[in-house]
Amino acid sequence: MSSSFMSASFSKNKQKSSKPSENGLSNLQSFRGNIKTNTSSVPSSPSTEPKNSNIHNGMFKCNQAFAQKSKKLMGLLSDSCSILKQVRETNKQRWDLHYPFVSQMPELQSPIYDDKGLRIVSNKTQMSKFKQKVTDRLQFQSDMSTSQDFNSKLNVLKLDLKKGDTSSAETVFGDLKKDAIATLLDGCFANIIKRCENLHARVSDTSSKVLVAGDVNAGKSTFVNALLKREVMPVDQQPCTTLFCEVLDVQENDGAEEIHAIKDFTSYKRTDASTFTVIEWNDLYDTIVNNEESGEYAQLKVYTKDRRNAQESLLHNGIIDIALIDCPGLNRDTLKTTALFARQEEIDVIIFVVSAENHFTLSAKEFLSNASKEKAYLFIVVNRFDNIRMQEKCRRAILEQIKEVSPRTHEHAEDLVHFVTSTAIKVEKDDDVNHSSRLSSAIDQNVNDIKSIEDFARLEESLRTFVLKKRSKSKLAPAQHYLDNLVTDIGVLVEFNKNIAQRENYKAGIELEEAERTLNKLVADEKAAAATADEAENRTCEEIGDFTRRSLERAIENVDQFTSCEYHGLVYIWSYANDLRDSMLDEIYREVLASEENAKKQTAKCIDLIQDLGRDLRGEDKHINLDKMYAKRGTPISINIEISDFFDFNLNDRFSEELSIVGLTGAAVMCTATKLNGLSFLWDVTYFLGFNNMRRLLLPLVGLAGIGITTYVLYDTKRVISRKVARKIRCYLKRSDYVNSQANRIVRQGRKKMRLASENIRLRFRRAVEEENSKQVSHRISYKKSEEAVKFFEKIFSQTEVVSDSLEDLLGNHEWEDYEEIPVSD
Ligand SMILES: Nc1nc2c(ncn2[C@@H]2O[C@H](COP(=O)(O)OP(=O)(O)OP(=O)(O)O)[C@@H](O)[C@H]2O)c(=O)[nH]1
Repeated sequence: MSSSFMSASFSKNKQKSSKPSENGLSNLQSFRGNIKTNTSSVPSSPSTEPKNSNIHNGMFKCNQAFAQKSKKLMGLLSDSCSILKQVRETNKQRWDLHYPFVSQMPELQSPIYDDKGLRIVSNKTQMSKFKQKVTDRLQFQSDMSTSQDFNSKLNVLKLDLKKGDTSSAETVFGDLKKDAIATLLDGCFANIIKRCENLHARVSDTSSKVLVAGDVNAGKSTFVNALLKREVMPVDQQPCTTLFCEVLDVQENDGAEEIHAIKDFTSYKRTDASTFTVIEWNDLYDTIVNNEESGEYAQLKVYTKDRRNAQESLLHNGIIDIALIDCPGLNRDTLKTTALFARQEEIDVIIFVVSAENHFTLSAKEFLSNASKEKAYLFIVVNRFDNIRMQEKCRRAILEQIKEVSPRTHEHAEDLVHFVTSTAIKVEKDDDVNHSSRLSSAIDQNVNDIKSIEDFARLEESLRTFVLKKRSKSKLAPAQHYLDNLVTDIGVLVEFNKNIAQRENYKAGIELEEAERTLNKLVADEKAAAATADEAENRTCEEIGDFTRRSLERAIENVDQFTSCEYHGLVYIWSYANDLRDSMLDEIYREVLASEENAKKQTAKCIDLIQDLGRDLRGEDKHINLDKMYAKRGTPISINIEISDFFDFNLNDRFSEELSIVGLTGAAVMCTATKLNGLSFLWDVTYFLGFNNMRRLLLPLVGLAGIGITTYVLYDTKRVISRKVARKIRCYLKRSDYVNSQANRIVRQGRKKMRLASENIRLRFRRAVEEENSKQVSHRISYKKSEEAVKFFEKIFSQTEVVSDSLEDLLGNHEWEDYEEIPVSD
């Protein structure tokens, strides 16, 4: 804000002071008007002192506005923390978050998609303000050639890449896997949550911390005691304050006046006695002085009671509680520590005490110019003013110096620069009899003292007002500013991830449908393939069996027709019979072999057909070796040749032809005989030749017949053997069910091979179904996961939007700012 505006603000305020009841801003003037009353007499209660009451009312209003605002802010901080915790939890357990502008960079250019993954043209007029802000941020494209550029797109959610600013974004983020980004984000969330908790604690803390820094022996401790109207801090002509001493109200320690000496103030817990040592009041001076050498303690917390009434009390006055931190005097050694201390966010106001005699030392100037960069406004107390004779000259000289080190403080010098004599303020010592005796002694003081008391009272009033007003800026503004950035970042992060989740959901939906279709088809194919394979296998087995049976039966039936062996006469008849048997069996074996060959061909054909059913499946066809398919054929046929195989008494078979001739001949003879009158003819012949002649003739006839028969039998033996062996083989094969057993064997072997093929196909189908099933499961999981993620991000977005809207209201509500007079830059 410009200085002219600031001056206007102050002058405006002065005009308003005539109407104290209308504006709380009149506090300052009204307060000034009451200084005398306040310092020269026992303070009156608000009810008896209307002006004082107005002042208090103004401050009360200001405080009320602050309380309301801080309450809202704390609520928003808690809400933001809870939102962040939800997002963090999801990032950890369910959904690896994508970092905006980095993850899936090419998709950044792609538009936002609707539920079906279709591009939606954003209708900005229908968008909420927050949504529009987030969308604009997401769609904003800039040169993002370095990782720093990416990080700069977000205010708070910055990834700690530790790669420097100059690495190209592609290099940096290309190196990072998705889960690495999620891990970085998790760390980022942890820090932000911690920061929000700190801000919450800071906003909820109604007290303000005022750091009293300054040169060695400038009178800081004396000044602190003068503010407290009680001798709390030890005062010495020698430099004595060697550590930071924070003076707090006794209520901060449950009403117990105690001094806690702290070695490590980062781990200090008032309720944990192990984090501090209690120092006796009498030992305070020694502890402070000795600490310079021992360096045992880093800080003291002095819980003390402000015995004044509420309106006068500094530490605890019902509107604003102030904790004073007395710093070690500045020198080369302490400068850095004090500067660091002053930079802490908890420090609301810095009071710099400078000795009027010494003006600003080099250390002081260095400290002030740094502190003014951090805090913008500094409260400067020029102490030991009583030691200055040419006070106006000194005042001018010091103001000139202030102009150099803190120009904005100089602009408001009237309120922020005070020339005082801290020793003029009477302080209560523990051995004082009572409070009233000290106050009454003030009445007897000389004119100079009264002037100093007035100056000091003015300083006090300015300080209280400054702290009160500054508090809104120092406590609330950082939280508001941080929250504003945070909710926008969360919005961007959540919206970005929602878009990604939507796209993934859409993709997973399509993939799921596709997988379902593929799976259903595969299951149907599997069934059909199994049926086809079974059918082909059965049909082939039937064909093989039929073929084998037919072939063998034919072969067995005609076993004696197609076999021939060389007959070398009766002497070799036995060998002939054996050869003939072997030849016949070979003929049958040949048929068996032919059937096996046929079975192999049929089996191979069927295997091809079965394997062709899995042509679309992944994996190799199983190689089925048919070469050794019929390697084992079992026990060969064993038929022995016997003597009986040379004789055939079966006339039916043997003489079937001959008998018919004989029969016909006999019939003819009988016919003739009948015609010749039967046996009478034989009797007539016998009678004609004579019985003896007939008897002599019969023997040769019988001999002839025997020779004839023998000749015939010998002549027919070759055929007899053939018939007999063939019959024997047939009988044997029939008895042993040879045809069926061979057919079954051949079929069984073939089926075994075909079964291998069909089982392989079944297995490949099963695997394919399992694969599709697991694909489907994983698509379903990612569909569900992305669906849940979309819902979650939508929920988080609306929660963030609520916080953002509330924050907007809070930022837009300037009612409380009416109490602001000193513009403070952010
Ligand atoms: N005349 C005069 N003497 C003062 C004033 N304020 C402090 N002194 C004296 O200055 C000396 C140092 O005072 P301290 O309050 O101990 O100074 P300090 O800045 O706290 O000292 P260190 O913390 O040790 O740097 C004491 O003797 C005080 O009595 C003042 O306004 N006028």
